[in-house]
Amino acid sequence: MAISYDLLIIGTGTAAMVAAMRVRAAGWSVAVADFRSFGGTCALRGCDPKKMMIGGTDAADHAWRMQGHGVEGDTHLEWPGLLAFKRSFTVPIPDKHEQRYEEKGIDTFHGRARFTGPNTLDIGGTPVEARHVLIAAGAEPLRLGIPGEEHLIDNEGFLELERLPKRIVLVGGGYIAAEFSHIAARAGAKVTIFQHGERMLKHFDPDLVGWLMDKFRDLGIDVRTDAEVTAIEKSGEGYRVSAMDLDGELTVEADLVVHAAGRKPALTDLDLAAAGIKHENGRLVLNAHLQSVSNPTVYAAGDAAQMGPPLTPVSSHDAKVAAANLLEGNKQRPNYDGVPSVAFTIPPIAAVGLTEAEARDKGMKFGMKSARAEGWFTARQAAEKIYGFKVLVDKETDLVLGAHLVGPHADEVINIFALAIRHGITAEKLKSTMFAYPSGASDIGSML
Ligand SMILES: Cc1cc2nc3c(=O)[nH]c(=O)nc-3n(C[C@H](O)[C@H](O)[C@H](O)COP(=O)(O)OP(=O)(O)OC[C@H]3O[C@@H](n4cnc5c(N)ncnc54)[C@H](O)[C@@H]3O)c2cc1C
Ligand SMILES: NC(=O)c1ccc[n+]([C@@H]2O[C@H](COP(=O)([O-])OP(=O)(O)OC[C@H]3O[C@@H](n4cnc5c(N)ncnc54)[C@H](O)[C@@H]3O)[C@@H](O)[C@H]2O)c1
Repeated sequence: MAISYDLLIIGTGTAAMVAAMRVRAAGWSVAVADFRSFGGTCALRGCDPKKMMIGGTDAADHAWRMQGHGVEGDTHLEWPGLLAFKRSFTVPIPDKHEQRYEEKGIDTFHGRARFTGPNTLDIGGTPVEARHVLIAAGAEPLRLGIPGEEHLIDNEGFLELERLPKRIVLVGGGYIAAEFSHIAARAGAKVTIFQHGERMLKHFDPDLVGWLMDKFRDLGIDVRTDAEVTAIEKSGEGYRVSAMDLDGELTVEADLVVHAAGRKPALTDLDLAAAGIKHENGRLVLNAHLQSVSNPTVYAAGDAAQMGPPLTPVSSHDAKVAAANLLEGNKQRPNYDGVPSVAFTIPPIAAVGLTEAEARDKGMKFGMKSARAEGWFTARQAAEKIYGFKVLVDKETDLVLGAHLVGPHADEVINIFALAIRHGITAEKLKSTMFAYPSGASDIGSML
């Protein structure tokens, strides 16, 4: 006899936790399942552990930048210490999460969930049936289909390295490559990035990325663009990475090769066909309410749904929408307006709303202010050479269409632009706001 629930959630990450708590609070019987330790990508293998390691790296970088300005002496990064600091946050997470589920009367399953029928599943050998299923299974690294792919480690492996290897190759040049290279290079590794696009960080403004590339050069990070990795072979104690760039084939020797080439919804093991759940090109086919178009008992949220950008606040937003639709019928649709995004390089780069190219493609009439601003006080007081912005404002409505920032406090100031975009606050109103001085936000008036 299968155990029966009102809602079974596949996953225990951000989307799962938010949805489970809301649906349980309404009195439904709820269970969650995960084959990994409970807590999901953000808390255990993504945002938070990465930011714990950025914390120490940023502190050292600040001390280095301030050399000769009253801060003297040797500061260097010790990898084991960075790792221990990270673990002080991550290690307690699974137990804490299990406890939170238990306190709320949410059942927990450890095992891989697989559909066996429209609303029946097998979870590591245990049969379960549910009136509804929420797929909150997150994302997994894209298969690259190259010889030697099995030698790659992923974000989870990188964030658990006991020792930092001397020579690291990152395959791909997006968020993960940018953030991991900024940590590893400062901790003493020689880093090479192979990016098959013409530039790094394609989710961010090209001009600002160009300014940030000065920092990659200063750190000695070898960024090869228009370069596609074609093979990884074992070579002695390390690896030989082959790539094709515009000049032909090249090889680099490395002690570690890291997957930073994108992620896709983690659907492979779910046996979607057994439940009649339609999917196309690796993505679930969902309606505007995050519900499967072919199996109405099933909803999805977060990275597994990938209706919005694969970021933590989106997972949380999706979960609220899916939970409301489960409880009250399909009334809510996700709203992805003004989702800010930050790559936590040092300094960070941030974006929200439309890019300049998107605004032009849409034929919008907009005013744009953009400058490198390393002479501004915000950069000077942090002894930081990289600071700049690009802000787009609609000429007719005076609404902010997009904001792009790089430099000190970009990760915080972008949230004020996100607020303006999501809630329709005009540029004039932003300009007339008194922001605490001197702070990153106090530059906003001059960016508009
Ligand atoms: C290195 C890295 C850094 C990141 N940094 C940021 C950041 O700074 N800011 C930001 O906003 N976003 C960041 N992200 C993205 C963010 O982590 C994700 O968008 C978010 O965690 C997704 O949450 P989720 O609940 O949708 O899925 P997840 O948190 O991935 O949870 C899915 C869970 O489902 C489980 N699962 C999968 N398949 C099955 C199955 N068949 N049976 C049982 N369990 C299953 C998985 O084990 C996993 O625990 C980062 C991602 C990475 C990889
Ligand atoms: N700060 C954050 O918010 C943050 C940080 C890390 C990850 N994430 C999330 O995780 C996801 C995955 O991150 P990511 O950095 O792996 O993906 P990404 O999409 O940011 O970048 C991957 C890059 O790899 C390139 N690429 C793909 N295959 C390649 C190959 N064979 N050779 C060379 N280059 C190749 C792609 O052109 C792309 O630009 C992101 O989309 C993001 O949503 C977010």
